[in-house]
Amino acid sequence: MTETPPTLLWLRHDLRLADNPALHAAADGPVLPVYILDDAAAGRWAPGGAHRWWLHHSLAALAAALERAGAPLLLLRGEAATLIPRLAAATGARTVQAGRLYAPWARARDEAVAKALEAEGRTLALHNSGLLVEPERIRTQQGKPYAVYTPFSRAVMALGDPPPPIPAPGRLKGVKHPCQGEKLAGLGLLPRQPDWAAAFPEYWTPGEDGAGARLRDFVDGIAEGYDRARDFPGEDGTSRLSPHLHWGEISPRQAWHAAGGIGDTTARQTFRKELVWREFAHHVLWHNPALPEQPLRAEYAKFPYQPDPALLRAWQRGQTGYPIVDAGMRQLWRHGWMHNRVRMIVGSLLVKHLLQPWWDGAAWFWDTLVDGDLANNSLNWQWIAGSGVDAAPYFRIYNPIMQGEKFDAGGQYVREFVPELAKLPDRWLHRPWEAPAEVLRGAGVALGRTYPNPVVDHEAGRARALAALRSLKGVE
Ligand SMILES: Cc1cc2nc3c(=O)[nH]c(=O)nc-3n(C[C@H](O)[C@H](O)[C@H](O)COP(=O)(O)OP(=O)(O)OC[C@H]3O[C@@H](n4cnc5c(N)ncnc54)[C@H](O)[C@@H]3O)c2cc1C
Repeated sequence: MTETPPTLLWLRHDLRLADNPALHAAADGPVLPVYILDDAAAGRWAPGGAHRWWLHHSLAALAAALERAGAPLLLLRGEAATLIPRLAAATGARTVQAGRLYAPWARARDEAVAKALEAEGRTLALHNSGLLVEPERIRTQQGKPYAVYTPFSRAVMALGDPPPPIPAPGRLKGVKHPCQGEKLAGLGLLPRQPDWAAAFPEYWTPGEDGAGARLRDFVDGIAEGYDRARDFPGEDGTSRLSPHLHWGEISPRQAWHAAGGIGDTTARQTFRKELVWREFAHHVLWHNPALPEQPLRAEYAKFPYQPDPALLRAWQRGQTGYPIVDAGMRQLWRHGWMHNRVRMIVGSLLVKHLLQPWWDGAAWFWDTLVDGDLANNSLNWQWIAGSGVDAAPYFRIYNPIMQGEKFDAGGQYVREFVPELAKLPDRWLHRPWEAPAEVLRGAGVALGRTYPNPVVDHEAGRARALAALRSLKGVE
């Protein structure tokens, strides 16, 4: 330990040691790493329940890694806009190093922190630790932000490989903490009664090591055939890196470069393009801070949604009577995650067949996803609702029966998450209400009792959604 003033390393969504430019900038002298749980600044975008479970375990892993490296983590709770300048004053730190954040509330907070530090002759130094390309760096030929994914993606790809990841620093010079921090358990991030996250550890290993292991598994095996397999929710066909990327336990640069080891070139390219969707979401959020709250296409502000708490609850609980939808919603509850294809199907059913506002779906995802991410969640919900930039046209309405039959033809996914239908033959699995009575009886299914009838008839729901669209003037 040393008496020289340290650099503060304010960790936020970069909970890792490798390829962490803020840590790299802080590591050549004494360093004080700090994490602050600041729910007040985040307001309604404070981490949701599943998110908090992840954060608890990620902080535990980070604290252990920093301890081993020689610079123990200080955990605090409260308003960072006050605590960071206070901590800088208490330690004499001239500089606070941190990774950039893109959510509007975090931008406002960083501006306030920078101002307070500057008033004392100190500096907040922000680094790109979470994106391949910073949102201001690429523009259309007209000098505008991109609003369409394909040209954005082309522009990102044209930049070539991002810089190679920076290795984790060796031994760090830690300092004595100037105040007593919180104990991790004292932050109260874990669910208590009931412990709905009990099964999460079977599926997830939060932290930098867990992220690295998952990336290796993906690159060495799962990625082969990713281009095809990523559409089938019953297969382990995607990287499942989303929560690791969200908390910055791994950087997109690391994922990008590791993808160079994927032998199947189509798979490699497709995976990188998915990483670019994440970039696009952050680009759009940065240039449209209202993305989480307001339709980007103004004409959708008057969309005649029909909020109905009973319908919303049936959807949340996986009781809509559409097996692929119910499987997805139950996977979300059990794993804190849902397959991308199914996210699109459940989102479409909610917003179109059920005419429920997209922001109610986004709020439920926010609370239940371990990867809940303001940019990705908001962009994708607005994409489904037809109200975002480069969105799916509203009139393209997913048929939940055909989607199930196409992407879960063998029924593995539905049988895993909707066990009450497990004995139904494939032919009826995605349309149990059409099954003959003796087939239902043989499979132990009593519709309306062991499994619900559809909350809305597909054709009727579709027609109602299209009528709602027609009622909007100026929307094609
Ligand atoms: C309604 C809806 C809500 C969503 N909410 C979120 C969210 O809150 N957080 C989140 O990370 N993703 C969200 N997504 C995007 C996508 O479903 C997840 O990123 C993906 O399922 C994560 O699984 P994976 O890591 O195995 O993905 P992979 O297929 O392995 O993709 C690799 C990475 O690319 C990024 N990515 C892939 N698809 C998308 C996409 N459509 N948009 C943005 N980034 C993408 C993710 O970071 C992902 O980890 C949402 C999609 C929909 C349709």
